[in-house]
Amino acid sequence: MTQKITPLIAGNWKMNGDAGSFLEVEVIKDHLAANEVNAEVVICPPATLLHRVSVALSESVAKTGAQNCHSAASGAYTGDISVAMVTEAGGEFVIVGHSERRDGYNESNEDVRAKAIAALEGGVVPIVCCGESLEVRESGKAIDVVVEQIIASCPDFTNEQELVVAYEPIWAIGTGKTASSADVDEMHNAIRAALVKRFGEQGAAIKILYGGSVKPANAKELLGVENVNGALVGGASLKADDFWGIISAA
Ligand SMILES: O=C(CO)COP(=O)(O)O
Repeated sequence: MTQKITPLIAGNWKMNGDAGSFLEVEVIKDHLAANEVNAEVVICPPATLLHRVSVALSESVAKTGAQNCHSAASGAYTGDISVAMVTEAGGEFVIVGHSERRDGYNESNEDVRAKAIAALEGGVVPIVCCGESLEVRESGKAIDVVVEQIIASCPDFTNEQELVVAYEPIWAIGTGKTASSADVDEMHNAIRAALVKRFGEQGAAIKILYGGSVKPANAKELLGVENVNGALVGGASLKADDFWGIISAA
């Protein structure tokens, strides 16, 4: 069932970053130019910086993405951005269904699925996020809840399209706590099995990223777990040296 998948290391800057962040982007770009890496690299800055970061990385193997999009093509959606706007700004990926949006903006699995469909139709790779709260983890239902969430949030896609999944236990985000390798192994295997059941061969090739306090110090161990095909990195993606430490652990 397992096949060789090039890992994806994606940085989610969240609501962080300013003009000074370009120095960090330049450092990553230099590292990528000078070294061979065994990973696809994506930076997801805030929407206001997406175009500038895309331009800064235009000569680099690193790609960019947005942190969210609307499911509609255009219209009266104050404050939102469409997939076409992401593309125009140079973005090739979009994070959808991050727990900070599910919790903070009441985004449902249906909302996330609609955004992922819009992304796929617009030629952008959706990174569909899932993850359980501490309460759910302690209740022993984490696997059931996450599998249900991811299957309900992922739309069908063609062989020409790509869809990425990210498992981010909410209690590990920004807390310095990471799931144990055994828990990550169990969860990623369950997600893989569910994706294969739902999508067949396509499901075996979907990248499943782990996110939640990934740092240079724990990256090698986490990325070495079966069915962990990369990382979705928050805080550590803001500092080039830390982000590079994770990229080079892949
Ligand atoms: O939410 C995350 C990435 O999307 C993880 O954030 P941290 O790496 O800061 O825990």
